[in-house]
Amino acid sequence: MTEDYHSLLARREAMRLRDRLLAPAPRAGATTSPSGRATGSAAGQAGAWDGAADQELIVRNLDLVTPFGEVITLLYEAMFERHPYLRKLFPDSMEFQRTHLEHAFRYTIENLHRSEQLAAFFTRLGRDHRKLGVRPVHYQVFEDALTEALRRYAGERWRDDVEQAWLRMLRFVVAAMVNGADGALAEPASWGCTVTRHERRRPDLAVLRVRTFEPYPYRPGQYATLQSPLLPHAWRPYSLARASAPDGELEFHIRRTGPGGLSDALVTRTGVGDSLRLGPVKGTMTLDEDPTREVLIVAGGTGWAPARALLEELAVRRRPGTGAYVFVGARTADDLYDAPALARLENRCPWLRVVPVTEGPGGSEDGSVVEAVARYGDWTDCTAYVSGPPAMVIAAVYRLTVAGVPADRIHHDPVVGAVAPSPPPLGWHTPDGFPA
Ligand SMILES: NC(=O)C1=CN([C@@H]2O[C@H](COP(=O)(O)OP(=O)(O)OC[C@H]3O[C@@H](n4cnc5c(N)ncnc54)[C@H](O)[C@@H]3O)[C@@H](O)[C@H]2O)C=CC1
Repeated sequence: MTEDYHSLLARREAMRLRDRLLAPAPRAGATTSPSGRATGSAAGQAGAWDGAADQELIVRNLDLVTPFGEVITLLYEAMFERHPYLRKLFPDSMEFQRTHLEHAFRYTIENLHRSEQLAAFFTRLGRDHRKLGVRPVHYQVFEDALTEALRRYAGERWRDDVEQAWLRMLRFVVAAMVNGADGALAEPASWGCTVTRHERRRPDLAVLRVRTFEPYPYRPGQYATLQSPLLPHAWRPYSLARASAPDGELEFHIRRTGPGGLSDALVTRTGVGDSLRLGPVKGTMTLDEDPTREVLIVAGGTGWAPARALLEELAVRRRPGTGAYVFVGARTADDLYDAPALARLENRCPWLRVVPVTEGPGGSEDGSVVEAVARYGDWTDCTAYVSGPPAMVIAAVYRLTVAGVPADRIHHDPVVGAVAPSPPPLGWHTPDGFPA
């Protein structure tokens, strides 16, 4: 009975929120809605919304609300003070959430003038957030808490026009997320799965196979977030390491990067028969529809996982006459944890050149995998795929860009928590991706 009452309330709140998001509001300027269409109903301030103008206003007044970390502290304080029950939806340590939200603020502000890109990103995020049990009513709670935090932090210097710009930005994002959640109603919010294999290849590294209860569609090169009952609120991204799963088994390569996190739990405290959950698939690091160019893959550590899936797919879809190079970086020769699979691929694929690079002796090349790629030759005509530790991804992308590979031919997953070289490539602050 109580549950019925609460779900009725939640539905009513959702309807109210939707009405508000879609209600016409007078404002002149650009007219892109979160669906990417130029319409008369932009998010939040439907009608017309000038993202570039709001970006200018927000950026000009950024000193009122930075460092964001302090605003975010106030935001969560306000939220949990008013709605204590929400606290249990978050992990004990809020560190990851806070960093994530800070990246989201930065990414959104940096891209306000590119509303279609922004809408596409938050539509995907809305689809993904279904796994967290986020309901439309929570967005209203978030808006109230953000408003309170901004006002409290800026104090007397706060201005109404700046607040309105922040709210229009937030409502645009929320409308995109609600669209994304609605559009994904036909698929599960998350997929249950069971661990079928757990191989400890290194003291800090495991290769896991899992079988989902329902089919899990994905493309080679993509990644998924995993969650374990050992750490109920921690969803972390891992790349899928097989091109396809004819036996229904997905593979993940997991390195324990520190104590207490999900990777630690998956490597050291998880075994065959354990249950995990998978979020919706993500990522755009996939092969072109018609891969006509040479392919360069730069993979470091467990970044080998998506590289392997891409190569397996390339073996099937490659156009005759084109080749591929894969540079696999590892700290030591023993850290080349999937060497037999590498050797098999190399033997089976005469068009593939494999270059292992270790920091110490043991690979074909010694030293930095990025330097090895740069030394090797001219990559300007290839399509590049880069995966691995964020600092390595950034260094490789930077090197390739400087060497003349067009940015739209360098594919990588979003990276979080590393410092970009100066000047940073566009769109560097991504709120959702592979953490350092
Ligand atoms: N799709 C992706 O991009 C994936 C990213 N990862 C990320 O990879 C990381 C785990 O990797 P580990 O196996 O611990 O890697 P690791 O620390 O063993 O390093 C692997 C390779 O990267 C190179 N490297 C590291 N930092 C570098 C830098 N600043 N410049 C140039 N080269 C550098 C190392 O020399 C080594 O060759 C995690 O951060 C994880 O999130 C993991 C899987 C997929």
